[in-house]
Amino acid sequence: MSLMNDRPSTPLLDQVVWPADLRKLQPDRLRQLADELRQEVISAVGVTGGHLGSGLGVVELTTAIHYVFDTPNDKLVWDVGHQCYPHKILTGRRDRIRTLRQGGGLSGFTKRAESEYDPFGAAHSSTSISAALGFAVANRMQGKPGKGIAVIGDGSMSAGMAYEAMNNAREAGNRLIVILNDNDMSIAPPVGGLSAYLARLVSSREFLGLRDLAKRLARRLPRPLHNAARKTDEFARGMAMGGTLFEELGFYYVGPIDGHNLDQLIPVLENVRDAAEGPCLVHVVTQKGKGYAPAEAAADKYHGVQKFDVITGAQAKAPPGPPSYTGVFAKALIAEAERDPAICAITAAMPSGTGLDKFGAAFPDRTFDVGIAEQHAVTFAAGLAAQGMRPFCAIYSTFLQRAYDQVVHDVAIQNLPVRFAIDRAGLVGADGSTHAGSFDVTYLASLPNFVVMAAADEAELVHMVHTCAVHDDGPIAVRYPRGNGTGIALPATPERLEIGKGRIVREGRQVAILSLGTRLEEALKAAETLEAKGLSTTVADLRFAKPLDEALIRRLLTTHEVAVTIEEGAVGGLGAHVLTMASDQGLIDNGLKLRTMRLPDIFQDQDKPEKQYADARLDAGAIVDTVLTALRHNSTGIGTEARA
Ligand SMILES: Cc1ncc(C[n+]2csc(CCOP(=O)(O)OP(=O)(O)O)c2C)c(N)n1
Ligand SMILES: CC(=O)[C@@H](O)[C@H](O)COP(=O)(O)O
Ligand SMILES: [Mg+2]
Repeated sequence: MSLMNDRPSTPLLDQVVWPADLRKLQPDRLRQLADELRQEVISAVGVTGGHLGSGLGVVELTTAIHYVFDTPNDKLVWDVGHQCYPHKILTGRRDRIRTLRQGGGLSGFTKRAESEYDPFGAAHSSTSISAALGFAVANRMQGKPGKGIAVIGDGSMSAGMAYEAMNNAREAGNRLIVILNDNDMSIAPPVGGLSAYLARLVSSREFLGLRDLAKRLARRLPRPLHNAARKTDEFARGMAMGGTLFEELGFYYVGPIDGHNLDQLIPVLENVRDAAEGPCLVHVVTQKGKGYAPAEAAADKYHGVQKFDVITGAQAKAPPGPPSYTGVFAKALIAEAERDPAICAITAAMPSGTGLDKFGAAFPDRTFDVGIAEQHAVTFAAGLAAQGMRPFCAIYSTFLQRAYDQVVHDVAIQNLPVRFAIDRAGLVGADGSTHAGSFDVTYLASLPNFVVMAAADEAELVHMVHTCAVHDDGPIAVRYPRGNGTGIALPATPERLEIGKGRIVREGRQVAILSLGTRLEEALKAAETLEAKGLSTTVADLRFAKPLDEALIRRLLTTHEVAVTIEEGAVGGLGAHVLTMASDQGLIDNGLKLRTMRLPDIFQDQDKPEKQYADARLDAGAIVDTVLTALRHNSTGIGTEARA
């Protein structure tokens, strides 16, 4: 079978478009089908890049679920959804699987709009049990058959929302089935007490004989499950410990069982499906990256990969370029921590993504990976700050959304000096709308006491990390984008920026572009074009979305004919604050042409950043158009519009 990135030959998989086709197969054919499915996933992701390790780990589980349950009537909800590629191939989307994460192609996560087999969208973790519970209870209330099935990983079980849902699960009785996919991995190795508990469940003290096990089961599980017990050796292993935590929450705990062994998965899932009582939690043990040697051998199990050669596993390398913003942040924070023992750092299960893996290597005792628990991360940081530490909470813009009340209630109202390092701010490309960092300026700059900065380039980021480090007067945030910097030289010595002060990068007279963050590069390109059209253009890097540099903004708005704000953020950010200030101070009473440029009020699909920027109309061309349109705009006032 050729694997050179073309479609491998898959005689059985070719017969399966939908789960109904799968269910026509004899059980003893499922092994071959799973093997072919795994090869198809490897082949497809070799072409598209994306999330590989987690999908490889659930090939058998996906096959078994669609074989046993009546999907789409039984609602299957994948947690995070990054492991959904095998699921998409088995649910009518194999023909498009090589369009994954590309504009107009398949989403890299589950998506309601894409298929009835995706009853619930995902991408942010730990939502699946709540959603599956919703489906289950709705079916019960409507007298309909149909289960809610949540497949949630061990990493995703570290978020509080999973326990909120399990606490409520009795509502659904036997209509709710939770499948815990335990591969002993998050993106990094999992952390915390839960991970230790699951490890104990899996590596039980002694291997009970099935006979003893069967007796134990008789006391614990609904009748139909007894048969499964006799069929699966792995039951014995788990029952030695019992899933006490889950049982105390009202679940029938079943497992742990081998999540790659279809001969065990099928009977257990059939019995759980037919159990008279519930809810049930089935604990399956899998291997992230299973069945692909380069993934199995990798420390991250090929969690997220670029396109790769499926024969060697070698990933496509981006051409060498400037350092990433993440790397510059980590290096700058290490320098701050060398100067100040109060500096510490917190990540919510994203050490490599935030660069805190590097910080942790330098300062292991001052680095905290709290698991997928952003709400806890923020309030933990607030506690650290209240007791005199200088915590940096490094959380992607999109994931910080999950901790908004903690930001308001525990940090802003108490005016605690938590530093927020907001990575992936702005558009992120292929992860699409669920991961775009569109809203952090909108949701932070509206909070009293907050200082909100945006780095225009990596040199500015170094200054802003230092400014955060030494700022003890309350909460402060610096946002910066995914990807590489501009290549500008990094400062040998970081400067402490004056809070609320922007800077003029280019002096002109007629047009003023007020830029926030990395759109500065496009603003300067636009200024060149405008200058060539005879329009003298000023470019300011405001640096702060809060507090605004009111003196600078007032000077620009009262001395230029057209002013344009630009930011890589949603409505309600910098532009809104400048408009509010201008309105409050009567700066728009005298015919000033003031326009704001921001992300469009839509959720953008997966795509490449450059296309997303063009679609968002946030590039130099769009700035020029906005200025010229404003200048052409008839300034005779409302009466004209009325007569037009
Ligand atoms: C709220 C939230 N925080 C962080 C992430 C980033 N993230 C994506 S997958 C993942 C690890 C998930 O681990 P697990 O649930 O065990 O799934 P596995 O990858 O092991 O299959 C993380 C931290 C996320 N998707 N959502
Ligand atoms: C599935 C998930 O949420 C993460 O894997 C995310 O895709 C990482 O994003 P970056 O690739 O920007 O680190
Ligand atoms: Mg896991």
